[in-house]
Amino acid sequence: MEEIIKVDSLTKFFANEEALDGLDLSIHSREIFGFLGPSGAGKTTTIKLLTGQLLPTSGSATVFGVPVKEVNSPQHLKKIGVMSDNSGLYERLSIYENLKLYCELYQVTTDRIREVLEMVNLIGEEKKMISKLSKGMRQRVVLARTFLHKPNLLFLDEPTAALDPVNSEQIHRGLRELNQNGTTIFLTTHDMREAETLCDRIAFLNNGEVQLMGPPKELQRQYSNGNIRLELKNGHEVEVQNNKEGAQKVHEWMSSGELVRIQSHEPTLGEIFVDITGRKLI
Ligand SMILES: Nc1ncnc2c1ncn2[C@@H]1O[C@H](COP(=O)(O)OP(=O)(O)OP(=O)(O)O)[C@@H](O)[C@H]1O
Repeated sequence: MEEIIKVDSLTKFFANEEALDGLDLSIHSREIFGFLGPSGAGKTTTIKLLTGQLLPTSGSATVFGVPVKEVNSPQHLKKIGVMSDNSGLYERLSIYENLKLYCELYQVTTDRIREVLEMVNLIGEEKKMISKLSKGMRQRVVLARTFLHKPNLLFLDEPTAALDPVNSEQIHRGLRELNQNGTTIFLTTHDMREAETLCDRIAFLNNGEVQLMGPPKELQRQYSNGNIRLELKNGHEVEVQNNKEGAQKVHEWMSSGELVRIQSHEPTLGEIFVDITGRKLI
C-alpha cells in the first residue's frame, strides 16, 4: 500500500517543554486515520509539523514523499486540505462569496460550491454573512472550504467539535464519500464514537508519544475480557464469562423468559486508553 505520510523519530520542543517525543507514524493511501489523546498530548502540534506550519526539533517527516519543510508550497498545497482553528474566512463576505474566492485560488469551477455545501448541510444558507454565523455553521463553512479542491490528503483538527449529532453525521457521510473517491484523511478527535465508526486505524497519543495503534475493532477485541453482557427483565445488567458455566446461566435465564438482551462486552476506546495510561482521554 502506498505510504502517504511517513514520520521518523519526530520531536518538538517549545522552549524547554517537549510536545512530541520521538513520534513514528506511517499513514497509507486512502486510510482514515484518527489521532486521539487528551488535551495537550501533541495532536495539533503533529498536524502543524506535517503541514509545514512548524519545524521539528529533530527527526524527519515526509508527506507524498516530500520533506515537510517543503510541503507549504502552492504546488504541494493543491493536493492537501487543512482544517485548523485558524478559519481563514472573510467575515464581511457571504458563505458563497468566501467559497467562490477559494474556487479561484484552487482553480476549480463554482459548480463545486453546491457539492461541498451539500456535504456540510448548508444548502440554502449561501447568502449569510460569515460574521452572522453560529460557531457550528462557521465550522461547517471551514470544512466546505477544505473539501473544495478534492484534496488527496485531508488534515482535520477536531472536525466535528462544535457540531450537533445530526450535522456530525452529515460530515461523516461527506468524509466517507471523499475517502471513497480517494482522499486519505488524518483527523484528531475527542469523540470516541467518531473514532470507532469513522477511522480505519487510530493511534493513542499521550505526553507526545504513541501508546497504541491499530484498527479500533481490533484494539477493542484485544482489550476485551471476553465476557458477555446480558440484560434481564428485572432491569439488571449482568456479565457472564464466555465459557461452559456462563452458557449454563444464559440457558437458565433464557428458559425462564428472564433474558431481554445479549451482547458481547468490548471496552470503549476511552476505557482502553485509561487501561494503558492510567489517565482519562478527555
Ligand atoms: N506555540 C506553542 N508554544 C508553546 N507551547 C506550545 C505551543 N503549541 C503547543 N504547545 C504545547 O505543546 C503541547 C502539545 O500541544 P498541542 O496543541 O499539540 O496539544 P493537543 O493534543 O492538540 O491538545 P488539544 O486536544 O487541547 O487541542 C502542550 O503542552 C502545549 O501547551
